[in-house]
Amino acid sequence: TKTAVAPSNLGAIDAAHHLHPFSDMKKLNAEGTRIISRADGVHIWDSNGKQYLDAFAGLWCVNVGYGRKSIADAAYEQMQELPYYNTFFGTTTPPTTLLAQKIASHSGPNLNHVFFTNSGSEASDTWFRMARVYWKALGHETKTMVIARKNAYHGSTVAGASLGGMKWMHEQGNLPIPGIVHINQPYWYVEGGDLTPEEFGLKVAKELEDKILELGEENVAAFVAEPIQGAGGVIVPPETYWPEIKRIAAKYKILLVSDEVICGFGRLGTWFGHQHYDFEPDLAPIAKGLSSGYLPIGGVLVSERVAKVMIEELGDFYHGYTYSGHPVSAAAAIENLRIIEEEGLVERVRDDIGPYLNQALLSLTDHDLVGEAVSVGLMGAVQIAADKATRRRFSKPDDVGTLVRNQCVSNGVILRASGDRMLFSPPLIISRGEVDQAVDTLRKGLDWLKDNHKE
Ligand SMILES: Cc1ncc(COP(=O)(O)O)c(CNc2cccc(C(=O)O)c2)c1O
Repeated sequence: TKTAVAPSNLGAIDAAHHLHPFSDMKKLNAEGTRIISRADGVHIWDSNGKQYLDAFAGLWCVNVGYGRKSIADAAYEQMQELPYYNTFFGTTTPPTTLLAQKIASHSGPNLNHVFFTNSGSEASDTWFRMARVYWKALGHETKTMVIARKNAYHGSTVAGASLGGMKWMHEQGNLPIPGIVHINQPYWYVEGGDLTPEEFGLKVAKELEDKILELGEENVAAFVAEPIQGAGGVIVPPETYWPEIKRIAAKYKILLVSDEVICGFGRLGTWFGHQHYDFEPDLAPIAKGLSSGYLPIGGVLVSERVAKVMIEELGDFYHGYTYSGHPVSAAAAIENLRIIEEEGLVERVRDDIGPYLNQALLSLTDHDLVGEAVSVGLMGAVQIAADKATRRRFSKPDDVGTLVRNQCVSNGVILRASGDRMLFSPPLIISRGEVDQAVDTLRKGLDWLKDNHKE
């Protein structure tokens, strides 16, 4: 394969012209940016030719792995045929409509309609407005408040960042916007205290009911949650959590929103994360694995309950994007989903490689610095502990996570650190041997931390 030739001074050019997301640019320009120039399967290569096992699938998204020529061909064919047309003013394009049908074949029969966006953040803003519009169309225009969770991540648009529960994001831009409140997250390891996980799961889920009663059911539009919080640290909820959320959501007239941007498209061993946790949402943002990151595309899955009102009662929904349902992105996404179907990747995650990752991560719990290891499907986390007996953390969680991540990267494995949790989210095609390589490399990183970081 052709290796894109990066000029030797690309780093300097990058420093001169490119502002990166979520980056301390002064630090980055001092350290220099790593130029990733090629990828295939589960591997990426930087411009120095160094190979990495990408155990994070880009940003949780390259579900089918890199180098899928059939996706490139599908995009190429479509781009030659029809490079762009919009879905406003009564038009659609074949790939857009056929993609909606293919998604619905896995998310239906309840989530049977799709509204397309370019990203997960735009999907957050889309369902946020849909929820309010839905209740107003039914005559409940005071139902505008949305309940979300601390340490959740729902994107970087104004509503997305406000729905997210990361206070350091809120401080940039005077967020959250009014109308959004946050309840606690089901992070037993750090916030569970002396409760068992089961007791804690019930307690923290019940906060939803308390919050609805505090705000007044007549004022609440929706509750949003990721089946498993991703960027927040792969916070796998206790078994008791989702059944209790499901009970509360059924008891009160609020919309239940499942953020499937990470948990969708096979990540948990089901097509969507809500299917793993056996609940039916009214709205569900999607992105990432929809196209495996080959082209930007996102959307919102809309339940019959909401779609019926939007179709029968609403009239115009004054919302949408120039590229909503972009035909080339849609064509790539169709081929991506076909690969997932044809290769049985969802079932592979559920029955083979997901359980394999789980036992591999659990084998780390014998390490002095590992407080817990959790995973569902191919979404996992290893919690670093300063003292595992008391669950005491190192004083600077972000620093230890970064130190261990840097060790892993220099040993050829890309992992994500979220605070002091080391996160796995590899392509769904990763082999058992590659899982072993990633876990062994993490173990080496933890050994290094033990020898070099005393507290
Ligand atoms: C649950 C969830 N919802 C919405 C978004 C926003 O999607 P877009 O980025 O396409 O607008 C996300 C995105 N998640 C995301 C994006 C970038 C980096 C990281 C990280 O964990 O470092 C995570 C996400 O994880």
